[in-house]
Amino acid sequence: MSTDEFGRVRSWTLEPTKPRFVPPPGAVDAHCHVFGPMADFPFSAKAKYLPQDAGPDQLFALRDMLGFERNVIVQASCHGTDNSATLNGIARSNGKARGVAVVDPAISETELALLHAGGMRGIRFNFLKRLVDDAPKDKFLDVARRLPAGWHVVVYFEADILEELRPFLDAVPVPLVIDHMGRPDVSQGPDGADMRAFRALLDSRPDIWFKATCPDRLSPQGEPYDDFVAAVAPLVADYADRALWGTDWPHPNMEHRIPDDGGLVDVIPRIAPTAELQQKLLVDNPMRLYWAD
Ligand SMILES: O=C(O)/C=C(\CC(=O)C(=O)O)C(=O)O
Repeated sequence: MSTDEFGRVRSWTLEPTKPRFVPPPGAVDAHCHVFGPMADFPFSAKAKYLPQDAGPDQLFALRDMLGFERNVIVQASCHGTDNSATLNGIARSNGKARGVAVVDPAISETELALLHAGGMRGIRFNFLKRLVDDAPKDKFLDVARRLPAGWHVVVYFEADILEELRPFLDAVPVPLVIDHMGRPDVSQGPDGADMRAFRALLDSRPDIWFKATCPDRLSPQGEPYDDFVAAVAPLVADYADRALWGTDWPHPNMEHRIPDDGGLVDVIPRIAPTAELQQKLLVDNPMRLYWAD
């Protein structure tokens, strides 16, 4: 594990390989984060991990090396509800990044409008107990009702609480984007209980999107992620207009199994084997959600 003298952890490789797969022009990495830089954007006192700096310069260098053109920067839990590091990343992208914020549900309409002006297009509700202290559903619904026009809600949860979350998800009045497909057990295969439950969720509303992301987190087998590909490719084919893809760089909490970003990109043509599917996954779908205006 790579930890510096201040106990700060590095969860990403410094030597990602160049992928074989060449993304289509305009491809969007629709799930990534920035950490700090801490000197300018300190981490939250409630952060559950203390990462080394992974700022916009590193993110944009990786974007270019991997063959992508745009990023959607998702506020990571280590920055709590202070979105300045994410806003800084967006501001420095020359219009090539948009973001998803994490907010105190009591946020005012004026502050939400400022986030919109800074390039945010959604908010994230995180239900992972190892990442956040509480996830108040009633307050989440209150803020979801007050979002700027065109925004959506990103939800991060694990498969074992999907059924319990269904009434809450049903009540969210704007489009939903589900991080990492709600973390199914991909070793169950494409027809396993977790994928069936997730498909039932997708079938319940036409405006639920998902990120076909994180083979590194979800695959018990590890590289080359055959179990992930077998479980996820049918989902991308069947819900082609609702699938998004992202690197998840800098891979928070993955310091014990740091993925190769080039290897992650090379999973794309295995879950989206045709040029048409790749265009939707990497360009058309994220552009509809994040660059509609
Ligand atoms: O990067 C992700 O999507 C997943 C994370 C980190 C995270 O969500 C956060 O810190 O906000 C995880 O499973 O530890």
